[in-house]
Order: sequence, then structure tokens, then C-alpha cells
Amino acid sequence: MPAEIKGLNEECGLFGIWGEANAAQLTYDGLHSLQHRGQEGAGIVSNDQGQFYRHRGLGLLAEVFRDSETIHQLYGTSAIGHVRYATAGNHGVENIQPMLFSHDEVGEFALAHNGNLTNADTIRGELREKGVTFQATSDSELLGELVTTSDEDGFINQLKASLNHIHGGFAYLLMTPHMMVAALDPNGFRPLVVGKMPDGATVICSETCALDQVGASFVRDVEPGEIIIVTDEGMKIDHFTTDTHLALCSMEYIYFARPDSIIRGISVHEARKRMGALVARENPVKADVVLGVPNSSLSAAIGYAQESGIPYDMGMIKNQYVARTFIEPTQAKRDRGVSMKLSVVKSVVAGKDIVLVDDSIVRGTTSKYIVRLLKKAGAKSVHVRIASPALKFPCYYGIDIQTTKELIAANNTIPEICTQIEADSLAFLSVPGLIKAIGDLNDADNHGLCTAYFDGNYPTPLYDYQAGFDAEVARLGLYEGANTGD
Ligand SMILES: O=P(O)(O)OC[C@H]1O[C@H](OP(=O)(O)OP(=O)(O)O)[C@H](O)[C@@H]1O
Ligand SMILES: NC(=O)CC[C@H](N)C(=O)O
Ligand SMILES: [Mg+2]
Repeated sequence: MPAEIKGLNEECGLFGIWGEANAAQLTYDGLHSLQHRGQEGAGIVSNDQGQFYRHRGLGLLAEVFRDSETIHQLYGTSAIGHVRYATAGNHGVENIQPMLFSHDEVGEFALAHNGNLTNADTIRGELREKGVTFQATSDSELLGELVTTSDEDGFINQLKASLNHIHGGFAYLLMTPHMMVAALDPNGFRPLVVGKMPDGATVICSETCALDQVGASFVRDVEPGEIIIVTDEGMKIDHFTTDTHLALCSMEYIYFARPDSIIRGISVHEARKRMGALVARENPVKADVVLGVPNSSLSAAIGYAQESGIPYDMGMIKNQYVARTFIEPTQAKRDRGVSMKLSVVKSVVAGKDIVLVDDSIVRGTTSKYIVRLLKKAGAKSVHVRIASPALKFPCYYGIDIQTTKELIAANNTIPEICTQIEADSLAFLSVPGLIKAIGDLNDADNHGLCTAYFDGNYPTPLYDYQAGFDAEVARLGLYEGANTGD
């Protein structure tokens, strides 16, 4: 399966539109601006007066819809679509969404999911006992199977009961012949927004950059525990639970989301600049120039430069045509991947003391490569500043880091990492600094953010992942004061 070799893999992206001619084309356009959230595969289901049409495939959206006729054959005035990066199940086309289900009452429905369920294994076992045979291997299908086998009356009641049975991270878009439905988990781990087209049609998607792309205006964020039902009569806001506790994934602000998106009223680019500014304030260093690691740390590097007064320059470029190769997750492949995508502008770095700002260190591959490259280009010293705290703990809510084995900061102290990446100094943003930089989302614990990857404070029980997590903790032996919430 082709995919870019990346340090961190994104989330999935959702886009849906109800009541607009050209629905499939607009869904394509919206998904195009969400491509950063998933590059493994893409799919669109359209709805022409109750008749569903689907096209899906592996690879980038443009590869899946290479033949322009394909999109024109997705007839109808409503559609939902998905770009995938897997967190569960295999990488085959059967796991590419939206998935389709037949249903006694509504006939057929389509489903797309962003996130990761923490009790998927348990639910799969329960459904298997009921005689369900599965169409795919990821966790996303399970909600559809729960709905179709529910004892409740009516699609919405079945959906509400099913949403209360699953745990973890989930933003869903569903479509029946007569409605589009969005739902968000009780912690609101993933962003999900509602917008309106100029003629009144409703759009629901992962990030506001997709609203901008199709010319929709922002209406509201989907709140934790809500289900939003869109029909030809308009939009109804309902909920499947009121027992909610906002814990939005802080990595959305740090890395995943596009900088031109606004999540819960906070500009991603501005939040990243504040992260850069705060890491500068927390860990100042004398230098001649600030460089960012393209792409995702450029906002933070600008913030570092503004706060420190050290000029920012473009000392590094990213090849726009990055080789897309078969991933075999070997370190040799990763090293080659980084070397093919990042290079140095020698005139900017030669003879200089450099502050190198990146948004995160996962395995350390990128930092190590770049420090070497900068020194080879004549840099006098390279001080690495990371605009987020050290990534030490797994994520079970939708980021594909379910083990700490490869996390350099889980297995090494900061001075050890500094030595390994051959930097002259290394510092990370503190967790309070991160929270302050993003801003107070609300007055809930942790200001409405999930920071579990940095401090091990999980806002929910971990269910099927608890035993694996306990084993990680025992292995790491560095876990103090962390807990799994309830
Ligand atoms: O320590 P590592 O394992 O190398 O991972 C960390 C790097 O991965 C991410 O970038 P990515 O390469 O995904 O590209 P992007 O910044 O252009 O999105 C992140 O922004 C860091 O640069
Ligand atoms: N990144 C995601 O949101 C993944 C969704 C789902 N768990 C899958 O693996 O397909
Ligand atoms: Mg990067």
C-alpha cells in the first residue's frame, strides 16, 4: 500500500453534505482539503433520492478518483466521504470507508468514522456471539453492526444505544436515505464542525479548512455526546449522553490539523505560534537564526522567532514530490524517507548558531537527520526546541501510537535524546506551557484537552487496552502520578 513515510500518522478525515446539487464533487473537494488526515485510502457514498452510489479505493483521493467519470457517477444531492489512516484492522480496501449496511427500517445506511474505539475487541466478541459476520477488520464497522442488531425501536434510538455501548475516540458521519447524522464521543477527542452552504445546504466535516474549501460558512462545533440529525426539513440537535467531559486531543493543535483550521474557536496556526513563543520563553538560547522543520513546525518556529527576537529564515525545504514507497517500518526506510524529503539551504546555515524548532519528536529520526545535515552544511551549533512536551505514552483514541517501544522519549532521558540526535542542546515545551498556548477551551479538568501522550493522564478507562498499557507501564518504570480516568 503506498504511503508517505512519516514520523506521525494523521487522523482520518470526514466530510458530508446534505441537500446540494453536485454533492459528490463538493465532497471530493472537501476531502481534498482533509487529505493531510489520511492518505491510505478514500471513499465517497452519494445518495440520489434513497439510491446509494459508492466509490472507494486505496491511496490518495486523486488516485482513487483518477478517472473523472467516477465522481460524476456518484449521483444525488447528498454524500458523505472519508480519508483513512488506519488505527485498527488491516490496510485492505475492505476497511476503506464509508462502509455500507442494510437495515430493516431505513433500508441502507453509510458510515464513516474518525477515531479509535477502546472496547472494540469486547464488542466484536459480543457481536460474533450474536452470529454477526464482519465485512472488514477495523473498529469502524462495529457501530454499524451494533445498530443493525439493536433491540431498540427506530434507527435513531438504535444509534443512541449503540453510541452508549462503544468507548474511546469517535466522530461519526452516517447517512440513511432520508438523513445525515453526525455523532461525537463524550470526550470530544476529535474535531467535528457544522457549516452552511450559501443556499442553506448543511455540511459536517472534521476541520474548518474543508468548510472554506467548499464555500461554506461555519455554524458550530459538534459538542461531546451530541448527535446532529440533518434532513430536508433542517437540522436537529440531539444527544446520546449528557455525561460528557471535553478532552480534545492536544495533538490536533500540535500536529494533525491544518494550520488554517479553527478548532473550538482557536486558530491552529496561532496556537502553534504561541507554543513556539512559550518554548522560547521557557528555554531561551542565544543564536543567530531560527529554523522550522517543514511542514508542520513552521508556525511554531515563527512564534519562537517573534518571542526571542532571533530572525526566522528558510533554512530547510521539503520536497513537494516526496517519494511514495511501500512502507516497511524499518529504520533504514525511515532514514531514507526523511533524507528524500528534507534538505538544507546552505547559505542560511553556514557559520551560524541555529535554533531548530520542530513540533514533536517521535522516534527521533527527523531531528537526528536534520542536526547532522545542518552541521554538514557548516552550522556552528544546533539547539533543538520542541514546541510540545516529550511524547512518552501511547494513545488509544485515534493516534496510531499504541506502544511506547519506538517512542524515543519513553525510553530515554532528555540529555540522552540530546546526545542521540547530536544536538548542542534540547528542550521541550512543558505541559502547562502547552495548555496555556492552546488556550482555555473550558474550565474542565486540564482545560478541556487530552494530554495523555505527555503525562499519562487518560481521561477515560482504557478497557481492552488496559492490560497492554499496564505492561508498558511496568516495562517503562517511569510512570508516576499518571492515571486512567473514569
Ligand atoms: O521523530 P520522528 O519519528 O522523526 O517524528 C517526528 C516528525 O514527524 C512529524 O513530521 P512528518 O515527517 O510527519 O511531516 P510534516 O511535519 O511535514 O507533517 C513531526 O512534525 C516531526 O517532524
Ligand atoms: N485514523 C482514524 O480515525 C481511523 C479510523 C478507524 N479506527 C480505522 O482504522 O479505519
Ligand atoms: Mg514534521
